[in-house]
Amino acid sequence: MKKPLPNMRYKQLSMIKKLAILLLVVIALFVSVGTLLQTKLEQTQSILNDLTSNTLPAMINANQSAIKSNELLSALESLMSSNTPVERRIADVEVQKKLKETQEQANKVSYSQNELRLLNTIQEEMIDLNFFIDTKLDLADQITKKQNELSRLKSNADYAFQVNIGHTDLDKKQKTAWKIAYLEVITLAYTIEDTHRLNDLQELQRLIEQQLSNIELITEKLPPSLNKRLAPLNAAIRDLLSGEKGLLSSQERYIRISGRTRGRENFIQNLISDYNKVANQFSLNENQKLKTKMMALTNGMYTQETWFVFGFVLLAAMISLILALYSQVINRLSNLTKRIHNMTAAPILNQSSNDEIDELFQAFDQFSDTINKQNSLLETQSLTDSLTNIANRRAFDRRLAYELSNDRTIQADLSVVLIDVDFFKQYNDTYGHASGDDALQKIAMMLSHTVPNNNNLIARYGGEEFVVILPNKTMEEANTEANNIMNAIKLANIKHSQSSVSDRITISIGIATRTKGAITDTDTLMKKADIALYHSKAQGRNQASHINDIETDHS
Ligand SMILES: Nc1nc2c(ncn2[C@@H]2O[C@H](COP(=O)(O)OP(=O)(O)OP(=O)(O)O)[C@@H](O)[C@H]2O)c(=O)[nH]1
Repeated sequence: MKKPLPNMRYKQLSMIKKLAILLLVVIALFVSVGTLLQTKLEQTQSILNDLTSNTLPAMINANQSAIKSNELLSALESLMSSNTPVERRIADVEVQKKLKETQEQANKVSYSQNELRLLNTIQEEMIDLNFFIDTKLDLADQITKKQNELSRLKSNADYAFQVNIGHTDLDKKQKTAWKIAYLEVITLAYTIEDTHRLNDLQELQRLIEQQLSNIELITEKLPPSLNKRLAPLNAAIRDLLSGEKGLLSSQERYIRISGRTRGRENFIQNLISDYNKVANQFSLNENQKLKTKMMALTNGMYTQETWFVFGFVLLAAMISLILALYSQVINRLSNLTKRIHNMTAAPILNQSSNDEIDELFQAFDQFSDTINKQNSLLETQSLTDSLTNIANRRAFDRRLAYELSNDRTIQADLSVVLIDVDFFKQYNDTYGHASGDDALQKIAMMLSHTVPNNNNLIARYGGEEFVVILPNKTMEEANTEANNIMNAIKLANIKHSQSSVSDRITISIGIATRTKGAITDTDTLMKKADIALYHSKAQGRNQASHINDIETDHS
């Protein structure tokens, strides 16, 4: 059954829709993935820019700031441990230098005002600290000098003790007591320098005072000459030890200034430590920020990589899909092309997709069907005689050539029966050409009815001549068939008043047989049949002759 042609608009739309949807999906997916990748790249770029222009410099500056504050702390410790004014000055230059560097570095870091004020305070406090250290060193120098003075007084005392003044034992005893007391004072005085607590110093001062009074009491009891000699020594040691600018007073001031210096040092040290902590915290924060941004950057890179792989897989899938579609279209078109080339009516498996190609297939099927029918009709027409509607000369030639050349048919006898209407010219002349045609049609019909249909072929050989091919028929069988034909024409009883042999139409027949296994061609066989026919004519018409009989007679 003919398949109806599909609805054109619907089918075209289906194909266009398919392609359009595929194209739209491809474009949409690529735009999406592209935009996403672009966004991710921009984000990465932005993080990188931020890293290089902000985070990294901030982190470096914070680190540098922390380092500078550490250096400042070290320089302060050097200053604190300086023992001479020269050392103090050198250390101070270093502290000032580090302080300046720390301040410069601090300006590069986004510290709060507190931290900047902290540095200013340190600078101000440094002025006082330097003064305290200078004072302390100066006092230390004075104490050293007074210690030296003590040694000199001790020598003077030794010398005065040697002088031979005082003759009595009592005098000598008193003099010895004075020396012992004097030496004890000096011994006590030597411990002043090592006394660093005010309480201890006050205790020491009390002892020294006590001892000084004791010396003075001893001295008063000495003879005037001796008293006169030793009294200046007593005054000198009192002055050196407990005078307004004496050793005890210097040591006391030294202890006090040392305490203040230490306090100021600690204060400054704490300020710098505070600043140092802030700087270190800033540095840590900046490091943390860097770490976080690096993590974001790495994650961004991973995401980009994932999207890139996804995009690539998508691209491959899309290309595969397009290729599959393309190959399907090409295959189907290729099938159609083969079919057109072969012009075969055999159906080719068509994967129905209800699209334009399917439509093309169906159109081609109809076209092919029509062409095949027309060809079949033309073929039939080209092999049929239009007047008698039996096989024509062409069909006869083709069939006989086939029968004579076929390996199978060659294994049996084959006979041809050539038939010619007697005095047909006269028939035409008598009854008219149309009647002649009618007669020919009647003769053809009689032949068809007489000769069995199986394998035999009845054809119009030309004009008023007919021919019958009798495959598998021996000479005798052919002769029998010829007689049957003659009887049939006789029975047809077609009136022919001008025939010399009968008042009815008669026929003459020539028969030829190709015996089994013999090789012959159509011309040779038909020539023999023609000779036999001529023989029948010559012998008076209205008879059948077999070529073999004629040849036998002649021989
Ligand atoms: N009506 C008609 N006549 C035809 C047709 N074909 C051939 N003829 C006629 O057949 C006649 C054949 O005449 P001839 O060849 O002389 O043979 P004949 O008159 O039959 O005489 P013999 O064969 O000797 O008996 C011619 O007059 C042709 O015009 C046809 O298709 N229709």
